[in-house]
Amino acid sequence: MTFSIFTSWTALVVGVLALLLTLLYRAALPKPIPGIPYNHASVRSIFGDIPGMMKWKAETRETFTWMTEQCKLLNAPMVQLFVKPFSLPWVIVTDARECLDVLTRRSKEFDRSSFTTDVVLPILREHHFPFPSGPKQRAHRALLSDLMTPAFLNEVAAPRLYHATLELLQLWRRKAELAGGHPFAAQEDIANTALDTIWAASIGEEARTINAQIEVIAKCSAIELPSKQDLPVMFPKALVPYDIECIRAVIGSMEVGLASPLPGLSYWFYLKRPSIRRAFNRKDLMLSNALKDSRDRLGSEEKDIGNVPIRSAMDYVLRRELLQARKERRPPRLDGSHATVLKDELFGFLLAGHETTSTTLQWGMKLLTDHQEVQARLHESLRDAIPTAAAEGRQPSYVEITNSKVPYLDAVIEEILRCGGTAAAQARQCLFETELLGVRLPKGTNVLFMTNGPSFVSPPMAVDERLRSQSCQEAKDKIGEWDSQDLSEFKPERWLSTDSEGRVDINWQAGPNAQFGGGARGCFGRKFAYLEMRTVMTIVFWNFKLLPVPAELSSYRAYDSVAHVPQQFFIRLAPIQEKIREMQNVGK
Ligand code: HEM
Repeated sequence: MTFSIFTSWTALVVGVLALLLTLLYRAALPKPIPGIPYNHASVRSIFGDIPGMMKWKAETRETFTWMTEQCKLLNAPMVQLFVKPFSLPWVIVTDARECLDVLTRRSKEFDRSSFTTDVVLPILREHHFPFPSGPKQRAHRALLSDLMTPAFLNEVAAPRLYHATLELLQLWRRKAELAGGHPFAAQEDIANTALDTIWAASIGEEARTINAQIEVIAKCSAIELPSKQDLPVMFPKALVPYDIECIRAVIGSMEVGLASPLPGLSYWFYLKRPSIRRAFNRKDLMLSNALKDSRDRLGSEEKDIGNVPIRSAMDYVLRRELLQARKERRPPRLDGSHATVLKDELFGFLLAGHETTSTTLQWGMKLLTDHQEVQARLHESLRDAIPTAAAEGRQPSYVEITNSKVPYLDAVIEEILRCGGTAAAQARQCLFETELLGVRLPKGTNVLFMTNGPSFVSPPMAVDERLRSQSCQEAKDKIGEWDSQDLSEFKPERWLSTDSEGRVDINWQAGPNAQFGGGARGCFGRKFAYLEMRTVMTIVFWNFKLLPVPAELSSYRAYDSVAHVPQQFFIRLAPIQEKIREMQNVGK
């Protein structure tokens, strides 16, 4: 009898458990949004599309190309993917008009996505980028409001950018001499230039990463050259200062969140690693020191803060708070949580402004290496636009670079942005149930608008015009449409237009490009990015020809981190044989 009671209880418990597990399993199975194509095999497993995504990632190191690929496989401009257990599917859209419409005209329905927040918040903490739009996000963003003014860009950013670019020039001249026509890996040189620039612009001090490299190379009288001309040469590397290593480790952490279906959990483990904790602590200490230095220079009550020379973004942000405090007759808010916000905003500025421009420049130089005719025309256009520097055989000054009108350079930069695809996707989340391309999306759905596929860089997929939102239909003619015949080609001319008097100019509206996002949450640093790209491209293509490199060194594969970064970036430099005066004569 005892035995049979035990058996019935056991059976009951097992039955209830089995029922619960079945219910849990069913709850965990992907739930498609009606009306959006998906991979039917994926809804039969609680892991949904995760295995497919991980396999692609393991094979290619890329994530965003896999998303676009799903639209192509399902032959639809809008598909859904199941990449997060117990969550709504992600909706993937490959249509430029819908992308721009949502970013710029539908911000009341679509805001910063939880996809972005999950990946970015653990790294940037109090920076406004991962926050949903609202008073807190606006207050934090307002701290940076002086940083895209002509005063900051022309007086602080431009000279620092120019200085870092001339150091790159010096390094590459020496490398070109030593390399004897062999290609070499240049990823770090560009990343270092971008870091030196944004570091100096952010906190007013020099990171000196390029300078350290110049010193190492200066000690080499010769280096070992491989037997074949197409094999790359290896240069000795400068030791990376610990501070820079820490900054890189913090920025690199973002790859962990991006690669994981559960970023929160992955970060929880990753950020506990002693080396990573040390890197975050060191980064915080560096920013605290920079804040203190800035405060010491600007902060005295007696000083006329308005007249203290401003050296950096940190100075600008601080001065704004000091002036505000004075106006409101209160002490400046520079301690505790206020200091954390300031430091995180500055760090976000540094992070966002470093990896993205460095990546875009790398794509740019790769593309120009593979398009010698574009390089030649760019070189000529620069000389025509800055004739005095050309006639005097000197470098263009930063004032000449910022003030000259070079439509072909603008077109080249725009085309690099389009084809390089540094920002491979723009993410938004529905604030409430709403409609996209004729389908009701539940509140909270994450939508990723891909910029790396159909209608941006390959022929568009058909969309029934009637399914588009009213605002999208009304804006049909505001931006041109690319000719689908040559959409996959790198062709800067597509951005140029000629007026009735034969004058050529850049046409920013020639066709869609969404590399800086758009609307109220669009890229804050766009002007800085253009300034940096103009400066580096001008100096590099004024001084060098980038000769072709062998196919084995010029793959267009990437890895996805803060940006969509090329896996390979090799250059073969041929200095342009012209008498260019020594570098000390090239100031303002
Ligand atoms: C080629 C270079 C760059 C690219 C491709 C790029 C791209 C982007 C993109 C796609 C976004 C999100 C926009 C959206 O969701 O609509 C963004 C946001 C942002 N970017 Fe950039 N960016 C670049 C350079 C910079 C630079 C140089 C800075 C600063 C110096 C910067 C600072 C920011 C900030 C602060 C945000 C957050 C804006 C917000 O949430 O309100 N970016 N950027």
